[in-house]
Amino acid sequence: MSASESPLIERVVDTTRYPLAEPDGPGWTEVVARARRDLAEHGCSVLPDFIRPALQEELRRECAEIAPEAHYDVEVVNAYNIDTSTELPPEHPGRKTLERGNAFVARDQIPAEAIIHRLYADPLFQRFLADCVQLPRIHPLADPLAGLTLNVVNPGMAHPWHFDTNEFAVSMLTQEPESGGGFEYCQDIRSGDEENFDDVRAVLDGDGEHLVRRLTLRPGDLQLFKGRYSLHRVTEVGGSTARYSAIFAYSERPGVIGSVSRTKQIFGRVLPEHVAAEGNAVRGDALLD
Ligand SMILES: O=C(O)CCC(=O)C(=O)O
Ligand SMILES: [Fe+2]
Repeated sequence: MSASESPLIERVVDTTRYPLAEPDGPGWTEVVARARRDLAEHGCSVLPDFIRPALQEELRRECAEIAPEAHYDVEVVNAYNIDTSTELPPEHPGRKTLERGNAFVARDQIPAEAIIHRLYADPLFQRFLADCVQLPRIHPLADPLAGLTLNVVNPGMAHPWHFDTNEFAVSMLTQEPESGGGFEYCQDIRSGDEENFDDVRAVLDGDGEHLVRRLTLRPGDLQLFKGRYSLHRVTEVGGSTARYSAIFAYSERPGVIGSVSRTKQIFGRVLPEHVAAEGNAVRGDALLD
């Protein structure tokens, strides 16, 4: 596909640094190789100023306009997002409860022409991300609410320590707070066959400073992150400006839709698609966290 066939990418992405309109070209290959290396070595990769600096105010404004639509509900959770009434052994870090003070604006509340929405649906963007995470293809979720969300963290609130359900996460800060709201993570604190509860408990108890890394994120940066094995959080936002980030959720299989209970918990509502998918073969968990 030539650049002229992808006006969105040319308009919003800094294609000099990130030549997304030329799949498999030398520039593309170099950027993908760097992202793959970052993911393998650090569990995350940040692509600074992915959105052209001249478009970053438009990006910020579009998201700030929809932020009041977020579903607010201070929820008591644990790092594993398992039901907090579940019986767990005394030393299990899942017994530690945390307040989830962030809120999500759902995909159906994000205008189709907004930069984040057009990017989410763009085939070149999807192809680029798939290449970075080394999958043959990735699919937007079939879920009309959870596929694309705006994560809103208001002053005084935090998005506490958690693991993601999804193997990889794609996000973009759209508005930074005056202070706080930092992204912190413990790289590969667990693996597919080792939960490492002792270290997780230390971090949750505030005794795991040596395990914690901090990322500097700026609005318009694209962030790729392996959140299934790396415990992570957004610290409390200070000052009077909220922190907003777009969360782009994709799946390896097509047709993924969140469960009724999890959808209701996150968005305060469900749609006929969620009800219809209950008991259907092609469905997964809501992929937010
Ligand atoms: O907003 C962010 O930067 C992180 C969000 C996150 O971890 C999540 O939605 O699972
Ligand atoms: Fe997360």
